[in-house]
Amino acid sequence: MGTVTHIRGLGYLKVQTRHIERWRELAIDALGFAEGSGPDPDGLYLRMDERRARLAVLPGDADRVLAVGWEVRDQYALAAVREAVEKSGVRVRELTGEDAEERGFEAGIAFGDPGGTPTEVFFGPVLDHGPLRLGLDQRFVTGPMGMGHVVIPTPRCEEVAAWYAEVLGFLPRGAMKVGPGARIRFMGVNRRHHSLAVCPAPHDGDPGLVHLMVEVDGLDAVGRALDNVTRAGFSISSTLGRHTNDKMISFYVRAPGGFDIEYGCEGMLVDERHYTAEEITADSYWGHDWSGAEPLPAFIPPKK
Ligand SMILES: Cc1ccc(O)c(O)c1CC[C@@H]1C(=O)CC[C@]2(C)C(=O)CC[C@@H]12
Ligand SMILES: [Fe+2]
Repeated sequence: MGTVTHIRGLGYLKVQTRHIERWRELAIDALGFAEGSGPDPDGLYLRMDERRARLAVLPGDADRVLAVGWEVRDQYALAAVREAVEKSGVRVRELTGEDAEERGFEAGIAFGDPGGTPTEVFFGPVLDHGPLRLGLDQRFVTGPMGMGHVVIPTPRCEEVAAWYAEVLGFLPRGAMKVGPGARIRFMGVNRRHHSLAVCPAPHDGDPGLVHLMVEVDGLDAVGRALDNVTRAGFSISSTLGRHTNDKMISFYVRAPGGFDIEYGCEGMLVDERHYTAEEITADSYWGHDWSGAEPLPAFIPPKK
């Protein structure tokens, strides 16, 4: 059992889409991501910080997650993670030098988590020291907090969450009941309250994601982003609100392909010396009205 957390944070997210131009309008024009660089000339590579690309959006014939990239400290941590994952019975593929070059890191591994989410673990990200031209006069909160958080849907929530804790060493950071005996489980690896949440869902399959959260350094950027997405005709899944667990003020906007981007600020900093995992009974202190949301494909029951 992995009692040591080797994972340092969410490193990157790679998705595929049929609507890359609309993605560009959302990420660059409205949310203030900077254009990054990467191997596919038709790909949209998005910078948040000194990394070459935190979010990679590649053109394809379906909308789905291609990889959730978790970062470890170094080659020794990567070897330890690999051993733990293999011992858990999950088959691991070592990424080639070419794979690593394309992804912008020194080395990594790939595997499917027990819920089927395509997962990569890597170390040694390649930096881009060129000027970072973000669009909203904001900074993204990354560094030791990682890129943000992802929420993954699965019909086997308890099993998958236990696997992340026991094999990858994620720390339980509380839960919320979402049905009889069903809980969203929040999990962290650094001072960000959660880098991962595992959410009960009626089926696997596309797009394989509920949302990606990115955090900025102030409410003004969140407000400007909300103005921009509204003006550009994107669907607001949830209005502005403040969450009860990580204290973040955020809104949710539907990205092309059927998952949301949560855009927030003021996330709390966890102090592990004192933290205990609590159960919240409301998602928010105020706001976060989901009544206008288009249904999330992850939660639409499968057709019989
Ligand atoms: C409850 C909560 C606290 C902090 C977060 O960063 C966070 O994303 C959430 C969960 C939001 C969650 C969701 O993403 C999908 C739709 C959900 C399940 C709801 O319908 C209410 C809570 C929503
Ligand atoms: Fe979230």
